[in-house]
Amino acid sequence: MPHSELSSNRPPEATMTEMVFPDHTNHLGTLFGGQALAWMDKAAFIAATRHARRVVVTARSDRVDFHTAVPAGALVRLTARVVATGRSSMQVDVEMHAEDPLRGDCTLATRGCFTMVALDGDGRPTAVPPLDVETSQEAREGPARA
Ligand SMILES: CCCCCCCCCCCCCCCC(=O)SCCNC(=O)CCNC(=O)[C@H](O)C(C)(C)COP(=O)(O)OP(=O)(O)OC[C@H]1O[C@@H](n2cnc3c(N)ncnc32)[C@H](O)[C@@H]1OP(=O)(O)O
Repeated sequence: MPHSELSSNRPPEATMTEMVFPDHTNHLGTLFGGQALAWMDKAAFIAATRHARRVVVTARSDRVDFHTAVPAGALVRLTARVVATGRSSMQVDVEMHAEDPLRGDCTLATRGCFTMVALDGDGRPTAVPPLDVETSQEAREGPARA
């Protein structure tokens, strides 16, 4: 059987690492919030696409908390997980951790929830596979530790 995230029964997830360059920063020299949102949206898009295996769009971004400022030169690690599904919609939790590349310190910088909707070939919302309760619980609690 070919490998598939769906067949493994693990919460659909996406992880990405980015580096904060000066052109990603604001007037304070820290990561511009709009850039953080763009990376978070991209991570949510990948996780939702892996779950639905459909074209997906962002319908909503909810309660994005910016906990700590991220300086230029930091690495950011984004983790997105599908935590719930409706008929055509998926709730995706996204966390962005900032890492000091020299010291290795890692802190939660930003967290948010995105609603992604799967579309059919005509651009209309279409059903997505349900996320079972156990998988949903695991997704909300965090990634499975090997
Ligand atoms: C595979 C190809 C690879 C290509 C490789 C390219 C890579 C590229 C990189 C991409 C990087 C990142 C990409 C990010 C993704 C964008 O950037 S997408 C762009 C921004 N988003 C948009 O333009 C979406 C605009 N909105 C819409 O098209 C429509 O409002 C929607 C979202 C499709 C909903 O349509 P609708 O007719 O209102 O549908 P309706 O039947 O009422 O609702 C459908 C579902 O949506 C939910 N919903 C609708 N509106 C909302 C809302 N505001 N809030 C919450 N839920 C809502 C409903 O509750 C319902 O849920 P279910 O009960 O079915 O679970």
